[in-house]
Amino acid sequence: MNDQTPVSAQEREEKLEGIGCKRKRVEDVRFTQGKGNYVDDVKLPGMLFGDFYRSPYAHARIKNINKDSALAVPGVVAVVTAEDLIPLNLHYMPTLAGDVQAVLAHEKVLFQNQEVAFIIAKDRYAAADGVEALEVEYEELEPLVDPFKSMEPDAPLLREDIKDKKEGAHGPRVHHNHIFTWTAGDKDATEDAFSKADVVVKEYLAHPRVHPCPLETCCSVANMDKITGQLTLWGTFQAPHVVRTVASLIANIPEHKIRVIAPDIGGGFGNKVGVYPGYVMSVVGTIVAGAPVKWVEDRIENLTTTAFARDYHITAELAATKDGKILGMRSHVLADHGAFDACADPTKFPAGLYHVCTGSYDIPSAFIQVDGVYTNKAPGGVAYRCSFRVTEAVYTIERIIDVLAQKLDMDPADIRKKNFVQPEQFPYTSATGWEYDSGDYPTAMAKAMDAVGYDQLRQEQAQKLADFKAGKSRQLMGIGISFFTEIVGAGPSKNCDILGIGMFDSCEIRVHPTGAAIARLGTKSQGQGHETTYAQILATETGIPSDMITIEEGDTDTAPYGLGTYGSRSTPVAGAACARAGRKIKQKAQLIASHLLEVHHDDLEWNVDGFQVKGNPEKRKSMKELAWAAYNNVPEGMEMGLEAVDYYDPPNFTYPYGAYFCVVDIDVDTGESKIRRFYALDDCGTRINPMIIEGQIHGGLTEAFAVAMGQLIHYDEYGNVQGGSLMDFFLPTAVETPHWETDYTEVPSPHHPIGAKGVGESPHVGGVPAFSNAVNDAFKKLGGVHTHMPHTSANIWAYAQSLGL
Ligand code: PCD
Ligand SMILES: [Cu+]
Repeated sequence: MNDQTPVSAQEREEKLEGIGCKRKRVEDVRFTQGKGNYVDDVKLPGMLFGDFYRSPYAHARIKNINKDSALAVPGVVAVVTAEDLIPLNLHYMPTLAGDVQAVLAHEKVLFQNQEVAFIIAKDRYAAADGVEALEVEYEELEPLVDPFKSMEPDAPLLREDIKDKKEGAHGPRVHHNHIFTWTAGDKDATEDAFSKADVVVKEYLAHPRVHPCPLETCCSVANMDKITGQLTLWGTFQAPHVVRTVASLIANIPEHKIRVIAPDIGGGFGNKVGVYPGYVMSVVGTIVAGAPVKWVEDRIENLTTTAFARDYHITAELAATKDGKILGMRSHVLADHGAFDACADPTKFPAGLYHVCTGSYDIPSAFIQVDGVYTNKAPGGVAYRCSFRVTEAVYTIERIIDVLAQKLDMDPADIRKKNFVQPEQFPYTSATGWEYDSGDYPTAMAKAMDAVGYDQLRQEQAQKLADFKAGKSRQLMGIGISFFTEIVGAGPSKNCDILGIGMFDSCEIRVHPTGAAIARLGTKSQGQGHETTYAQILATETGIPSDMITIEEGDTDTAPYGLGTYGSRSTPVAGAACARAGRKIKQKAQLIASHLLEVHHDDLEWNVDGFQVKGNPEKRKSMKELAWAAYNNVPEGMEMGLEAVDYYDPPNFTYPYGAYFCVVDIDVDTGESKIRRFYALDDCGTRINPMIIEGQIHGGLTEAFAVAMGQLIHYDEYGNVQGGSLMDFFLPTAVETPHWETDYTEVPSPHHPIGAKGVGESPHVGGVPAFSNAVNDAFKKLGGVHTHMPHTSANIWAYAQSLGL
């Protein structure tokens, strides 16, 4: 094996398509041709179909279930209810938050559309007919919809199953609808800061219930091979290994007898982190029916029963000096978790990472309290394109700092600059104990303000306002700023675990004799482009061109254990494992090179894609040659082959950040708004693939736009869920979506092997407050202080009316 054609280092470098290259997404070849392989594409011989009968009531006692009429439907094979699950001890399943959730409602239903019975039939239509035919008698109970009433003394008792439990997963329970009370920060120091401050602001900021609504709904196919005792479970899983472990624990099947496969996934956005009754019932179904069982949610089921996001009722307070230096922050949150606490957060943090809410500012003291309560609503509480409650945290600080600026009559950009954590303060420890790894906020802010022409925008706004006041126009203009700091890459196992499993991640790489390779990881792409970008990291590290490296994720029989993809953790954690596994390959290759070139390995140096003798670059061995030698000519005593595994437990989170500017025009008479301009500067450290990053930003901003301007899962006073279909739930298309301008700075993470930070969530986390601040900014000189999301035309119009405009 010889490298025939002499090529320059630069040409060889380009051929690698490594870190920093705008490499085209390799997965798109199949996606754009409709050749993806999704769960619903799994079709097995003799496969049956399951469908849920769901509760029409939000709160009711189940008096009787008559299976006969459903069983009489042609094609229906079985009807499973909680009574059938009790002997198997499967009528409740553990949630990620340390609660239990009913797999099928037992005695009571606790939210509308809750799973009551699972109908298994020969096809999807017969299953649906069986659902229609099932007869269930209820006795209606008083629904509890308003979380502010959850803990009133005479509030209805929701969870009869745990009514005597005084100790919850996160401390004592003080009321039958109380889940937890959790605090962070220093209460006394914060109170002290508030008592000494010149100014204090306080505002109630609601972050309404929304839903990630991925294109593909949740689904699974389970197949139990009775001969081998092997269970195979295909599903829409963002964390397949965790599903395997949980399945093993709850179904009491040895873990090696379970194979979990997450094939292509049509968007996750947090919706596919949790474990749902549908997954469990497909497994029960295959065991009961002795045939494979498929379960596929429809859109309404997805929006109304699988994990919602937010529903945080936030009170925020800032204390400051009269020239705008912030001294302290307080926040209280009432968290509506619905009927079961099925929140997806690291086990120790029932409110996720909400206590990062001091944001990008050097705030000396802070105190945070979150109370979680039950209501008659669907369970959940997932990230939805944000690292564990960080959207809520960033919304809190970015909105309240604007309120403070308004009270002090300061410019929102100035007050931010005045309070920034300064570059020389990194690593910076926040008042709630987070250690920010790196950043240069003033530089990012200056670049952004320059790019948008901030001062001119403010002048134009002043002119518009003058015209409005003079009665010459009915248009207002708002400028929204958000300078966010994210916390992603869960996480250091000292802080983060899921059900006791530390949140490390992994990469396993095997280099074949011809110098091609396969790498497998514990994460799972849902569209992010991991097949493209992990190969780029490995290419730079090993000198094997990206297009010679296959990336595989999602099959627990082949991939090393990992905690999955959410919270923008793949790059900070598995991406680091990739780099380190690549370095292990290189280390072994160096020893082989020293053997082949007959020089000491210290006399070798790495150059793009191979080792060369220091001072004599003509004498070199490429990685391709070294791979071949690994299978036939290794140094005495060395094992053959070229493989490496890395399990990476990060020393810290990474802290990407950004400066976002939004310009909105509002028609006061109709409440209609138009996002005229949106500029997003992101710093995610070392950029692996700038084109993928741009795509991530576009997607995340679009979701932020959706949340800020229109999305809402609303419940009426009876607990009927509204906004449960795409007729009502706002999913922006190309028609509504504004144009996005993207930009960047690049401050690498000091502790990540390649300096990369996550980026997928940033645009959402930073985007939501930028939109909301823009809308609020339009009204702040007309008596407005804060109006709640979603900023629909109707809401904006009503707000303008309330201000007498
Ligand atoms: N520096 C850097 C960073 C990053 N990157 C890229 O970018 C991406 C992303 O990343 P990240 O940030 O790390 O992240 P991940 O982990 O991978 O992912 C996750 C995210 O991701 C995002 N994005 C997306 N996309 C798509 N397409 N789809 C989807 O689904 C999704 N989702 C969303 C979400 S929501 Mo959660 O779950 O809520 O928590 S979280 C999330 C990838 O590909 C990577 O590689 C680069 O390049 N560079
Ligand atoms: Cu979140």
